[in-house]
Amino acid sequence: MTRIAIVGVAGRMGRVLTAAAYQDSDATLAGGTVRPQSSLVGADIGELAGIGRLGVTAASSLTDIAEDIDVLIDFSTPELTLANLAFCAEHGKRIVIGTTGLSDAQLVELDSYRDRVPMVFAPNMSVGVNLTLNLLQTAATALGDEGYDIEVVEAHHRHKVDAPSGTALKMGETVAQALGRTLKEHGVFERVGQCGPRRDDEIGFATLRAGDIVGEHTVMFATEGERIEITHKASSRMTFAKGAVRAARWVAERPNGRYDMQDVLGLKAEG
Ligand SMILES: NC(=O)C1=CN([C@@H]2O[C@H](COP(=O)(O)OP(=O)(O)OC[C@H]3O[C@@H](n4cnc5c(N)ncnc54)[C@H](OP(=O)(O)O)[C@@H]3O)[C@@H](O)[C@H]2O)C=CC1
Ligand SMILES: O=C(O)C1=N[C@H](C(=O)O)C[C@H](O)C1
Repeated sequence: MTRIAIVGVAGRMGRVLTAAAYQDSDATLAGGTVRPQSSLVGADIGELAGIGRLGVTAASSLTDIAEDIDVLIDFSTPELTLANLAFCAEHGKRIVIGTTGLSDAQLVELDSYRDRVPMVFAPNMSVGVNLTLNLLQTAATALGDEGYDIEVVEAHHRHKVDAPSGTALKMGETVAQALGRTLKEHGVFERVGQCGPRRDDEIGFATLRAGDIVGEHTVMFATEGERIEITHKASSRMTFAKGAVRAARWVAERPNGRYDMQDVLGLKAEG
C-alpha cells in the first residue's frame, strides 16, 4: 500500500486530494500538512475535506510525519514545492507535483532533482487533458503548415494566481513542438492597443478569470472558411485528484527520474 501525504490539506485541491486518497483502496492516506502558523494544525484532515473524521491530523511540517509516508502529493506554490523536493531528496521520498506557475529559474531548480527523487510533474492530472495533448499533436502536424492560425484560450476561477494556466502553456508547447516552433519565439501573451495584424506563425494565448470555473481550455486552428476547436472542460477537481493519486501509486514503483502524466497513463508517443 502506498502511504500518501497531502501538502496543503486546507487548499482547494488539498481538500479534494484528501478525499481521493482516502477513497483509493490501493493507497493509504497517511498524513497532510498546513502552514506552521495555521490555526488548522492538529485538525482532522477528513473533517477539513468534508468527509468526516479520519483520525489523521494536519501536521505543521513534513519532518513530523516523515516516518509515516512514502509519496507526497503537492498542489501548492512554486516556493513550497521546491522546498518539498529538497525534503524528498533528503528523506528518500517520492513526489507528485501539480503546482503550476513556476518561473524558468524555478523549473531549472525542479529539474535538478531528477537524479535524486522519483517525481511526476504535470500541469494537469486529468486523463482527458492528457489525451487532448495527443489530439493536439496530431492536429498541429496535419494543419500547422496549411495556413491555420493557432490560438489557445483558457478560463479558470477568480482565485487562480498564475496565467496563462500551466495546461494552456503545455498545450501551446505541444503544438509548437509539433511544428518546430518555440513559445519563447512564437508565443504571444498580450495584445493591446495598435498591436498590428497577427503573424502567420504566432501562437496566441488568451486568459479568462471568473467565478468558480474549474478549468476550461480550447485550442483553435482557424483559417479562411473554417476553424477547428479542440476543447477540454473540467467540471470537478476530483478529475485532477484521482489522476494525482494514480500517479502517486505509479511513482511509488519507479526509480529516480522526472516523469509526467503521459508516462503514468501510457500515452507517450513512441520514439
Ligand atoms: N496539475 C493539476 O492537475 C492541477 C494543478 N493545480 C495547481 O495547484 C496549485 C494549487 O491550487 P489550489 O489548490 O487552487 O490553490 P490553494 O491556494 O487553494 O492551495 C494551495 C495550498 O498550499 C498551501 N500553502 C501555500 N504556501 C504554504 C507554505 N509555505 N506552507 C504550507 N502550506 C502552504 C496553502 O495554504 P494557505 O491556504 O494557508 O495559504 C493552500 O492550502 C496551483 O498551482 C494550481 O494551478 C490546480 C488544479 C489541478
Ligand atoms: O489553478 C487551477 O485551478 C488549475 N490549474 C491547472 C493549470 O494551471 O493548468 C490545471 C487546472 O486547469 C486547474
